[in-house]
Formats: sequence, C-alpha cells, structure tokens
Amino acid sequence: MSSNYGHKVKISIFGQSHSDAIGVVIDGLPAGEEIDLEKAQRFLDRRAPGKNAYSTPRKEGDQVQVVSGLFQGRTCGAPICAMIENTNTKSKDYDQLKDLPRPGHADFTAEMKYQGFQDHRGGGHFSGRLTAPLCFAGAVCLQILERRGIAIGAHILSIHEGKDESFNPVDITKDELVQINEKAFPTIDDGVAEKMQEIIQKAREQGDSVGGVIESAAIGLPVGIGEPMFDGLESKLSSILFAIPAVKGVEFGEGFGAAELLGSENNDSFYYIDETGEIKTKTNHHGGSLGGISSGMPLVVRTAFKPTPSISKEQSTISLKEGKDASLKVVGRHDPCIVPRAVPCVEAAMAIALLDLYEENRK
Ligand SMILES: Cc1cc2nc3c(=O)[nH]c(=O)nc-3n(C[C@H](O)[C@H](O)[C@H](O)COP(=O)(O)O)c2cc1C
Ligand SMILES: C=C(O[C@@H]1CC(C(=O)O)=C[C@@H](OP(=O)(O)O)[C@H]1O)C(=O)O
Repeated sequence: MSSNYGHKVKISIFGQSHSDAIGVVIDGLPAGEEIDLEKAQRFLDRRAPGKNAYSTPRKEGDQVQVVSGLFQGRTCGAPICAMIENTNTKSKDYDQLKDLPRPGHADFTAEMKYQGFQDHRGGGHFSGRLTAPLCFAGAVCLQILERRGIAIGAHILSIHEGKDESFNPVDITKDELVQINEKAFPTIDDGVAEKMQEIIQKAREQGDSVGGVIESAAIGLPVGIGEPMFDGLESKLSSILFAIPAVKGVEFGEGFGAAELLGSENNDSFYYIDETGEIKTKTNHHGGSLGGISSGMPLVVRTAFKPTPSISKEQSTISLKEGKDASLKVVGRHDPCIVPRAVPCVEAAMAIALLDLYEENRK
C-alpha cells in the first residue's frame, strides 16, 4: 500500500481503524527543533471523535505516544515514530459489509484489489481514523513552520446549503488565523455556525449525511517555495489533500471560478509597497501560487468533502456471496458530516506539504 509522502520531510502512515494502533513515522525533519508535545496533543484533540453531536459516537482518547525521534524535547535527526492506540472498536458492525459493500466507501474496491484479504473492520486502512497520525505529523510540521514565520488556518466555508464568508484573499492576518483555529466550530461568521450544526443534525435524524467545503490559508510564505511541474505548490498540496478520505475537490485561489473570468479580470496586477519595497498583487485570484511557486501572497485553498458514505437509510448494493442485487442498511457509529473534524486534517496536510517544500528550497 502506498502510504508514504514527501521528498525531504517524509511521512509514512500505518495501521487500520480496528488494529491495535495507528501511527506515523516522520523522517527528514531538521534537527534541533523543539517540539511541544502538549501543544501537538491539543491540535489532535480538535479532530478526535466522540466529542459532540455532529461527530461519530466512537470515543477515542487519541493520546499520542512518541516512541522515538525526540531527545531532550527536540528533533534529533532520527525518525520520529508516534503511535495512537485504537481503544473503542466495535468490529461486529462490519460483519455484513464483507458481503454487502457500502455504496460510497472503499469496501468494494478494496475487496476487488486485495481479493478479500483487506482488513474491512472500520474501513481498515481507508478509514478517516488514519487522519489522526496525519494530524500529529502536521502538528509537528506546524510548530517548525511557525518558527519560520509561516501560519496556517482554516474554516468551514460551507456545509450543504449553509455558507460562511470567505477569507479576504489579499489580507489574511496571523491573528485572524489564530482566532479561527481556537473556535470549536470554526466559521468566520459566528451566526452561520449554528445553522450549519442544525443542517448536520437534520441529516443525522433522517439517517442521511451532508458534505461541505473547508477553506484554508497559509501566510508568511516567502516568494519562491515550490518546484516546477510535479512538485509545484498545487501539485504537492493537492496530492496530500486528496489523501484525506472523502475529499473530492481541491481548488486554489479563484479555482474553477477562474474559468469564467476574462484574462483582464483574473490577472492580479503587481505593485510595490512604498515603505518596504515588497512586491504584492492588488487582487489574489492566483491564490498565492504562480507556476507552482509561492508569490508571497496568501496561499488560499478550498477542499470539498463529499457527504459521509455510511448512512442508515436503506440503499441498493450487491451481495458478493450470492452474486445478486441486494439492499443494505448500514449500522454502526458514523459522522453525519466529516467537515467539522476534517478542519485540522486540512491544516495538517498543508503543513506537511509546505515544510517538505520549504526544506527542499533550503537544499
Ligand atoms: C475525519 C474523517 C472521518 C470520517 N468518518 C467517516 C464515517 O464515520 N463513516 C464513513 O462512512 N466515512 C467516514 N469518512 C470517510 C471515509 O473514510 C471515506 O469516504 C472512504 O474511506 C472512501 O474514501 P473516498 O471517499 O476518499 O473515496 C471519514 C473521513 C474523515 C477524513
Ligand atoms: C474513529 C474515527 O472515525 C471513524 C471513521 C470511519 C470511516 O469509515 O472513515 C468510520 C467510523 O469508524 P467506526 O465504525 O470504527 O466507529 C468512524 O468512527 C476517527 O476519525 O478517529
């Protein structure tokens, strides 16, 4: 299975949703970086399941145990290995799914690819649970990036028909990102958070689920981060963002909207800031990336999540054993909406990709 990412800073994620533990090995971090593990744990807590009405009821402490790679609180050049125990599995819920693959989940494709040898319990290695170690790796990378003046934050831009305001792409401040990261249900407009939660609640009551979009931003990136072609900012970021289960779209800056604009509308005019001589753009349709290389403007990304596939409404599927059409009612503990818990996952994915590219730039 391909669960590795990165050139300079490499991560390898292991485990399954119902195996003894899940975790991550992080290699290639610069040595001597102080890592605050309590701060990293607080970051993971933002993602942890079982904490509120819009989450799966599966309760996991998601306590990270760092096995190696830190010495006297700092990175020491050796790979960091971090493990998180799975303590609250209910594998029985998955018995019927070996025969009746869930529409929208990876049961069918995993069964075909691994000829039935896959660990199907809890979605196995395909589970959203594997974003817990991703968040730990991201939390470590975030602390290193912060020391280099780079900040990352994200908010829920939409859930089904509930919509938040967008970031102002030419003017995103560190304070704004810190403030939004502290919110339990991160929206810019606090008024819309309640409406979004009602939408999720209604879907859950109807045995259904909803999706949505997370908007994220990185600021403080110097000009010149990102390599041509396959290692450009957009290429690297989208490949890690698409590794988050349920992600179905990633756009940068104006994104798909740019296709509807004229060149004269979409181009971002350059100008000098008189006092500092810095070069900026008046607008930011390019979203901080030109030629896959950071322009010095805020990097703005939108990531679309599909509705959670496991829903309790009756659905049509097939019986693999009987070789005929069948119906399925999924039982078990599922997120009625993935988006709120995925906010730190998006921030983590961005941090890993950006630190990898940053270190590549240092050569
Ligand atoms: C944080 C997080 C939580 C998730 N929770 C669930 C869940 O409770 N039930 C479910 O069916 N899918 C859940 N998913 C999504 C599935 O894991 C995902 O749809 C599945 O692995 C198929 O992958 P794909 O949607 O990327 O094709 C979650 C994803 C994430 C990122
Ligand atoms: C446990 C987590 O989320 C799980 C993600 C998930 C899936 O199919 O992605 C399915 C559910 O697993 P289970 O049926 O074992 O409860 C969620 O609870 C987590 O995110 O930590």
